[in-house]
Amino acid sequence: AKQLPKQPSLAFCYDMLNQVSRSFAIVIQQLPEQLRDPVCIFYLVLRALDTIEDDMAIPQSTKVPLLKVFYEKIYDRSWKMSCGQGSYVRLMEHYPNVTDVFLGLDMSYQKVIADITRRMGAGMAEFIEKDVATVADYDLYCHYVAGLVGIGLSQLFASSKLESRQFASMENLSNHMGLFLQKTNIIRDYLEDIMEEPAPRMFWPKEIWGKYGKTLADFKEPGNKAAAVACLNHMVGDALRHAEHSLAYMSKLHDRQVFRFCAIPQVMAIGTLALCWNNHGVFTGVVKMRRGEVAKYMLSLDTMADLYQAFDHFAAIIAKRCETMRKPSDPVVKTTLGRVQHV
Ligand SMILES: O=C(O)CO[C@@H](C(=O)O)[C@@H](OCCCCCc1ccc2ccccc2c1)C(=O)NCCCCCc1ccc2ccccc2c1
Ligand SMILES: [Mg+2]
Ligand SMILES: [Mg+2]
Repeated sequence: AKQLPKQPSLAFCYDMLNQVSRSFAIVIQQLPEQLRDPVCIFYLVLRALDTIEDDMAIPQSTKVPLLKVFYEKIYDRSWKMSCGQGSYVRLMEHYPNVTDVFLGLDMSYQKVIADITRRMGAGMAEFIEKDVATVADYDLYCHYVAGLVGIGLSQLFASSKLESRQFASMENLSNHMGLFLQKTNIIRDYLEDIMEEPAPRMFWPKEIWGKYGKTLADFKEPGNKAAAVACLNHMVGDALRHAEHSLAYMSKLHDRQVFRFCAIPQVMAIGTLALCWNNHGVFTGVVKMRRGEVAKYMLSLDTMADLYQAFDHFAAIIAKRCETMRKPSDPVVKTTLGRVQHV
């Protein structure tokens, strides 16, 4: 469609979106007209909140209250902050552009974005002072930073009338959509996160890694290769728990563009998990799907049949590797893969 001249603040928002996140920028810009701006702003508001959470130079005494009150700052046209790294610095220093567009959105969209921002900020604050120890902590942290995004997106879909009003109260399945993506990131980013200066923040739960080593950093040592990979496979098996619920969520969508917006990141995630499975490369470098493979999925993902085919393809890769490992693979993976393959 012909790009109408945008107001400067809206142009800034799309420019920022494309700078800070290639993958989400592509799928957000493919959304139907009435959802594109609200979801773009939803992304930028939460990315600003996450930039505060991630910035280890901000003292906890400042960070905790700010995370909790940020949902009010998003209405304050003068609010901005010097923090973050890379292109996030520009987002934070020119934040009033985001506020300008946010305040121009339909009230129902503003309400969803503010409510999720409040819940996410409170959840992030809760985990500034405590570590992720149990799998329950792990699921709760991922609920706060990603499950709530899925919940908010479902509410935006319902408000736009592009999807049925059942999406306004589909917290459980929406949550699984977010956990699948966030857990994939946490698994893939092991090395990048553990090398973080000055202090790494790790989210792998001790309830899992404690079965394979004394410290999480042990897995970087070449001598601990077998333990590292066994722990990795357990983490991937835990993430795969969410796959069937993501499929159930997406089978309820009706709008083709909304479906693609949801399905593409999910296919990227199961593809990444397949790549990570039994792959010691996770502990020595960055594991990324090949662009050719990504492009193939970006193009041909229109129906549930396409989605089942993509999930089956990657689930079969993992299942086959389970067999070649000829070890009694983690029962979770087998049953989940079995379900995913026969859903
Ligand atoms: O700093 C970084 O670059 C990575 O930060 C990670 C972290 O700090 O843990 C971490 O930050 C999480 C807190 C901020 C969430 C920001 C966000 C992300 C994607 C969106 C997509 C659409 C709309 C709004 C969105 C908001 C991060 O970006 N993890 C990537 C996975 C997050 C997935 C969120 C999500 C959940 C459900 C979805 C359902 C359908 C489509 C997209 C979905 C996207
Ligand atoms: Mg982050
Ligand atoms: Mg974060």
